[in-house]
Amino acid sequence: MAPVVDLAGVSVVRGGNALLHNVDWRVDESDRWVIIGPNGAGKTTLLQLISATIHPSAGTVTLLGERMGAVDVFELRPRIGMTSAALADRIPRAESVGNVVISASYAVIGRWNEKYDVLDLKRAAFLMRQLQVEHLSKRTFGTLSEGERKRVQIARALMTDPELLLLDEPAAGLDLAGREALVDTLGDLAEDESSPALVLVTHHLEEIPRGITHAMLLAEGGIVAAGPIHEILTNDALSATFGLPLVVSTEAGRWTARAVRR
Ligand SMILES: Nc1ncnc2c1ncn2[C@@H]1O[C@H](COP(=O)(O)OP(=O)(O)OP(=O)(O)O)[C@@H](O)[C@H]1O
Repeated sequence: MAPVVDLAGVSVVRGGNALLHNVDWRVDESDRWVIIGPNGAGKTTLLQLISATIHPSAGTVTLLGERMGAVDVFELRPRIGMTSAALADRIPRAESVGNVVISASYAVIGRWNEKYDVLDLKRAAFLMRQLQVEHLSKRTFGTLSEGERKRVQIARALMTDPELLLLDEPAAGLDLAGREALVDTLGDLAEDESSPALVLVTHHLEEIPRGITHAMLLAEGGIVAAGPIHEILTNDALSATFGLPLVVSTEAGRWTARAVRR
Protein backbone atom coordinates (compact mmCIF):
# COMPACT_ATOMS: atom_id res chain seq x y z
CA MET A 1 0.00 0.00 0.00
CA ALA A 2 1.46 3.39 -1.02
CA PRO A 3 1.94 5.78 1.89
CA VAL A 4 -0.66 8.50 2.37
CA VAL A 5 2.11 11.08 2.92
CA ASP A 6 5.71 10.66 1.81
CA LEU A 7 8.16 13.54 2.28
CA ALA A 8 11.78 13.15 1.20
CA GLY A 9 14.41 15.80 1.91
CA VAL A 10 11.75 18.53 2.10
CA SER A 11 12.62 22.15 2.85
CA VAL A 12 10.45 25.28 2.76
CA VAL A 13 12.34 28.57 2.50
CA ARG A 14 10.74 32.03 2.83
CA GLY A 15 12.68 35.29 2.79
CA GLY A 16 15.97 33.41 3.16
CA ASN A 17 14.75 31.49 6.27
CA ALA A 18 14.22 27.74 6.31
CA LEU A 19 10.76 27.22 7.87
CA LEU A 20 11.30 23.49 7.40
CA HIS A 21 14.58 21.84 6.57
CA ASN A 22 15.38 18.38 5.28
CA VAL A 23 12.21 16.70 6.52
CA ASP A 24 11.75 12.98 5.78
CA TRP A 25 8.39 11.58 6.90
CA ARG A 26 5.98 8.83 5.98
CA VAL A 27 2.35 8.43 7.03
CA ASP A 28 0.58 5.13 6.32
CA GLU A 29 -3.15 4.55 5.93
CA SER A 30 -3.74 3.20 9.45
CA ASP A 31 -1.53 5.82 11.16
CA ARG A 32 -2.88 8.48 13.53
CA TRP A 33 -0.17 11.11 14.10
CA VAL A 34 0.21 13.96 16.54
CA ILE A 35 2.67 16.76 15.75
CA ILE A 36 3.93 18.65 18.78
CA GLY A 37 6.27 21.61 18.95
CA PRO A 38 6.65 25.13 20.32
CA ASN A 39 5.37 28.29 18.62
CA GLY A 40 7.13 28.88 15.33
CA ALA A 41 8.39 25.29 15.02
CA GLY A 42 6.95 24.87 11.52
CA LYS A 43 3.83 22.83 12.32
CA THR A 44 1.42 24.94 10.25
CA THR A 45 3.92 25.02 7.38
CA LEU A 46 4.06 21.22 7.47
CA LEU A 47 0.24 21.00 7.37
CA GLN A 48 0.18 23.42 4.43
CA LEU A 49 2.55 21.10 2.57
CA ILE A 50 0.52 17.96 3.21
CA SER A 51 -2.78 19.67 2.39
CA ALA A 52 -1.39 20.53 -1.07
CA THR A 53 -1.63 24.24 -0.21
CA ILE A 54 2.06 25.10 -0.75
CA HIS A 55 4.93 23.53 -2.67
CA PRO A 56 8.30 22.64 -1.16
CA SER A 57 11.39 24.73 -1.97
CA ALA A 58 13.42 21.50 -2.13
CA GLY A 59 12.72 17.78 -1.87
CA THR A 60 9.68 15.78 -2.92
CA VAL A 61 6.15 15.69 -1.47
CA THR A 62 3.99 12.71 -2.46
CA LEU A 63 0.38 12.79 -1.24
CA LEU A 64 -2.02 9.88 -1.74
CA GLY A 65 0.37 8.44 -4.31
CA GLU A 66 0.51 11.69 -6.34
CA ARG A 67 3.68 13.71 -6.55
CA MET A 68 3.23 17.45 -5.92
CA GLY A 69 4.28 19.36 -9.02
CA ALA A 70 3.06 16.55 -11.30
CA VAL A 71 -0.61 16.52 -10.25
CA ASP A 72 -3.55 18.92 -10.46
CA VAL A 73 -3.89 20.10 -6.83
CA PHE A 74 -7.59 20.83 -7.41
CA GLU A 75 -8.14 17.08 -7.90
CA LEU A 76 -6.02 16.24 -4.87
CA ARG A 77 -7.50 18.67 -2.34
CA PRO A 78 -11.01 17.09 -2.03
CA ARG A 79 -9.23 13.87 -0.99
CA ILE A 80 -7.78 15.69 2.03
CA GLY A 81 -9.98 17.03 4.85
CA MET A 82 -8.70 19.85 7.00
CA THR A 83 -9.75 22.03 9.92
CA SER A 84 -7.89 25.09 11.17
CA ALA A 85 -8.66 28.47 12.72
CA ALA A 86 -7.90 30.13 9.37
CA LEU A 87 -10.46 27.95 7.53
CA ALA A 88 -13.03 28.52 10.30
CA ASP A 89 -12.69 32.28 9.83
CA ARG A 90 -13.85 31.87 6.22
CA ILE A 91 -17.15 30.21 7.15
CA PRO A 92 -20.01 32.75 6.85
CA ARG A 93 -21.53 33.29 10.30
CA ALA A 94 -25.07 33.44 8.85
CA GLU A 95 -24.81 30.01 7.16
CA SER A 96 -26.74 27.11 8.69
CA VAL A 97 -24.78 24.25 10.23
CA GLY A 98 -26.35 21.75 7.81
CA ASN A 99 -25.22 23.84 4.84
CA VAL A 100 -21.72 24.36 6.25
CA VAL A 101 -21.30 20.57 6.39
CA ILE A 102 -22.94 19.54 3.11
CA SER A 103 -21.43 22.28 0.94
CA ALA A 104 -17.99 20.69 1.39
CA SER A 105 -19.01 18.15 -1.25
CA TYR A 106 -18.89 21.02 -3.78
CA ALA A 107 -15.71 22.49 -2.28
CA VAL A 108 -17.57 25.71 -1.49
CA ILE A 109 -18.33 27.24 1.89
CA GLY A 110 -22.04 27.70 2.41
CA ARG A 111 -24.86 26.79 0.10
CA TRP A 112 -25.64 28.58 -3.12
CA ASN A 113 -27.54 26.85 -5.92
CA GLU A 114 -25.94 23.44 -5.80
CA LYS A 115 -28.12 20.33 -6.06
CA TYR A 116 -27.37 17.70 -3.44
CA ASP A 117 -28.38 14.09 -3.92
CA VAL A 118 -29.80 11.77 -1.28
CA LEU A 119 -26.37 10.27 -0.59
CA ASP A 120 -24.94 13.72 0.20
CA LEU A 121 -27.84 14.48 2.55
CA LYS A 122 -27.47 11.09 4.26
CA ARG A 123 -23.74 11.50 4.69
CA ALA A 124 -24.10 15.00 6.14
CA ALA A 125 -26.72 13.69 8.61
CA PHE A 126 -24.49 10.73 9.54
CA LEU A 127 -21.48 12.98 10.19
CA MET A 128 -23.47 15.50 12.22
CA ARG A 129 -24.67 12.55 14.33
CA GLN A 130 -21.12 11.21 14.68
CA LEU A 131 -19.82 14.63 15.78
CA GLN A 132 -22.89 15.14 18.01
CA VAL A 133 -24.12 18.31 16.29
CA GLU A 134 -27.21 16.91 14.57
CA HIS A 135 -29.52 18.90 16.88
CA LEU A 136 -27.80 22.11 15.68
CA SER A 137 -28.31 21.54 11.94
CA LYS A 138 -30.72 24.46 11.50
CA ARG A 139 -28.76 26.90 13.71
CA THR A 140 -26.46 29.43 12.07
CA PHE A 141 -22.71 28.90 12.47
CA GLY A 142 -22.32 32.29 14.15
CA THR A 143 -24.59 31.32 17.05
CA LEU A 144 -22.56 28.23 18.03
CA SER A 145 -20.17 27.90 20.95
CA GLU A 146 -16.48 27.44 20.14
CA GLY A 147 -16.71 23.71 20.94
CA GLU A 148 -19.75 23.27 18.68
CA ARG A 149 -17.97 25.12 15.87
CA LYS A 150 -14.98 22.78 16.11
CA ARG A 151 -17.27 19.77 15.78
CA VAL A 152 -19.10 21.25 12.78
CA GLN A 153 -15.75 21.92 11.08
CA ILE A 154 -14.66 18.32 11.61
CA ALA A 155 -17.96 17.04 10.18
CA ARG A 156 -17.42 19.33 7.15
CA ALA A 157 -13.83 18.09 6.75
CA LEU A 158 -15.09 14.48 6.64
CA MET A 159 -17.90 15.21 4.13
CA THR A 160 -15.85 14.32 1.04
CA ASP A 161 -14.82 11.00 2.65
CA PRO A 162 -11.16 12.08 2.61
CA GLU A 163 -8.22 9.67 2.70
CA LEU A 164 -6.30 12.04 4.98
CA LEU A 165 -7.71 14.21 7.79
CA LEU A 166 -5.66 17.15 9.11
CA LEU A 167 -6.67 18.85 12.37
CA ASP A 168 -4.73 22.00 13.28
CA GLU A 169 -5.09 22.61 17.04
CA PRO A 170 -8.66 21.25 17.21
CA ALA A 171 -9.00 21.85 20.98
CA ALA A 172 -7.52 25.37 21.08
CA GLY A 173 -9.68 27.89 22.92
CA LEU A 174 -12.00 25.34 24.56
CA ASP A 175 -12.78 25.27 28.27
CA LEU A 176 -11.91 22.14 30.26
CA ALA A 177 -15.27 20.41 29.78
CA GLY A 178 -15.34 21.32 26.08
CA ARG A 179 -11.79 20.09 25.58
CA GLU A 180 -12.44 16.80 27.34
CA ALA A 181 -15.61 16.17 25.33
CA LEU A 182 -13.90 16.97 22.01
CA VAL A 183 -10.78 14.94 22.83
CA ASP A 184 -13.08 12.01 23.66
CA THR A 185 -14.89 12.33 20.30
CA LEU A 186 -11.53 12.55 18.51
CA GLY A 187 -10.48 9.40 20.39
CA ASP A 188 -13.51 7.58 18.95
CA LEU A 189 -12.56 8.84 15.48
CA ALA A 190 -8.90 7.82 15.88
CA GLU A 191 -9.82 4.35 17.14
CA ASP A 192 -12.30 3.73 14.32
CA GLU A 193 -10.56 1.59 11.68
CA SER A 194 -12.74 3.08 8.94
CA SER A 195 -11.44 6.60 9.68
CA PRO A 196 -8.90 8.13 7.30
CA ALA A 197 -5.24 8.56 8.19
CA LEU A 198 -5.09 11.35 10.77
CA VAL A 199 -2.56 14.11 11.49
CA LEU A 200 -3.34 16.35 14.48
CA VAL A 201 -1.29 19.36 15.55
CA THR A 202 -1.24 20.54 19.14
CA HIS A 203 0.92 22.40 21.66
CA HIS A 204 -0.39 20.37 24.60
CA LEU A 205 0.04 16.69 25.44
CA GLU A 206 -3.29 16.86 27.31
CA GLU A 207 -5.01 17.33 23.94
CA ILE A 208 -3.75 14.04 22.48
CA PRO A 209 -6.76 11.72 22.06
CA ARG A 210 -6.88 7.98 22.61
CA GLY A 211 -5.96 6.01 19.52
CA ILE A 212 -3.06 8.19 18.39
CA THR A 213 -0.35 5.79 17.21
CA HIS A 214 2.56 8.04 16.21
CA ALA A 215 4.15 11.32 17.29
CA MET A 216 6.47 13.84 15.69
CA LEU A 217 8.37 16.41 17.75
CA LEU A 218 9.22 19.46 15.68
CA ALA A 219 11.49 22.38 16.66
CA GLU A 220 13.01 25.17 14.58
CA GLY A 221 11.85 23.59 11.32
CA GLY A 222 13.45 20.20 11.93
CA ILE A 223 12.26 16.84 13.26
CA VAL A 224 13.58 16.17 16.78
CA ALA A 225 12.02 12.69 16.86
CA ALA A 226 9.26 10.83 15.00
CA GLY A 227 7.80 7.34 15.33
CA PRO A 228 5.52 5.22 17.52
CA ILE A 229 4.12 7.52 20.22
CA HIS A 230 5.39 5.61 23.28
CA GLU A 231 8.95 5.68 21.88
CA ILE A 232 8.82 9.40 21.07
CA LEU A 233 7.10 11.14 23.99
CA THR A 234 9.98 10.72 26.44
CA ASN A 235 11.21 13.21 29.05
CA ASP A 236 14.46 13.81 27.15
CA ALA A 237 12.94 14.27 23.69
CA LEU A 238 10.15 16.56 24.90
CA SER A 239 12.57 18.60 27.04
CA ALA A 240 14.85 19.06 24.01
CA THR A 241 11.89 20.11 21.86
CA PHE A 242 10.61 22.80 24.25
CA GLY A 243 14.00 23.79 25.70
CA LEU A 244 13.10 23.17 29.35
CA PRO A 245 13.21 20.13 31.65
CA LEU A 246 9.86 18.31 31.42
CA VAL A 247 8.40 15.15 32.89
CA VAL A 248 5.93 13.21 30.78
CA SER A 249 3.36 10.76 32.09
CA THR A 250 0.62 8.68 30.54
CA GLU A 251 -2.47 7.01 31.94
CA ALA A 252 -5.47 5.35 30.28
CA GLY A 253 -4.34 6.47 26.83
CA ARG A 254 -3.97 10.16 27.80
CA TRP A 255 -0.78 12.19 28.25
CA THR A 256 0.41 15.02 30.46
CA ALA A 257 3.64 17.02 30.72
CA ARG A 258 4.86 19.33 33.46
CA ALA A 259 8.05 21.27 34.10
CA VAL A 260 10.55 19.83 36.58
CA ARG A 261 10.78 21.99 39.73
CA ARG A 262 14.28 23.35 40.11
N1 LIG B 1 5.82 33.76 4.57
C1 LIG B 1 6.72 33.72 5.57
N2 LIG B 1 7.87 34.41 5.49
C2 LIG B 1 8.80 34.38 6.49
N3 LIG B 1 8.64 33.64 7.61
C3 LIG B 1 7.50 32.93 7.74
C4 LIG B 1 6.49 32.92 6.74
N4 LIG B 1 5.49 32.12 7.16
C5 LIG B 1 5.86 31.66 8.37
N5 LIG B 1 7.06 32.14 8.73
C6 LIG B 1 7.81 31.84 9.97
O1 LIG B 1 8.10 30.44 9.95
C7 LIG B 1 8.10 29.92 11.27
C8 LIG B 1 7.21 28.70 11.33
O2 LIG B 1 5.88 29.10 11.19
P1 LIG B 1 4.66 28.09 11.41
O3 LIG B 1 3.39 28.90 11.35
O4 LIG B 1 4.77 26.94 10.49
O5 LIG B 1 4.93 27.59 12.93
P2 LIG B 1 3.97 26.84 13.94
O6 LIG B 1 4.78 25.72 14.52
O7 LIG B 1 2.70 26.46 13.28
O8 LIG B 1 3.73 27.95 15.03
P3 LIG B 1 2.48 28.20 16.03
O9 LIG B 1 2.52 27.08 17.00
O10 LIG B 1 2.83 29.51 16.67
O11 LIG B 1 1.23 28.26 15.22
C9 LIG B 1 7.68 31.07 12.17
O12 LIG B 1 8.83 31.62 12.77
C10 LIG B 1 7.02 32.07 11.24
O13 LIG B 1 7.19 33.40 11.68
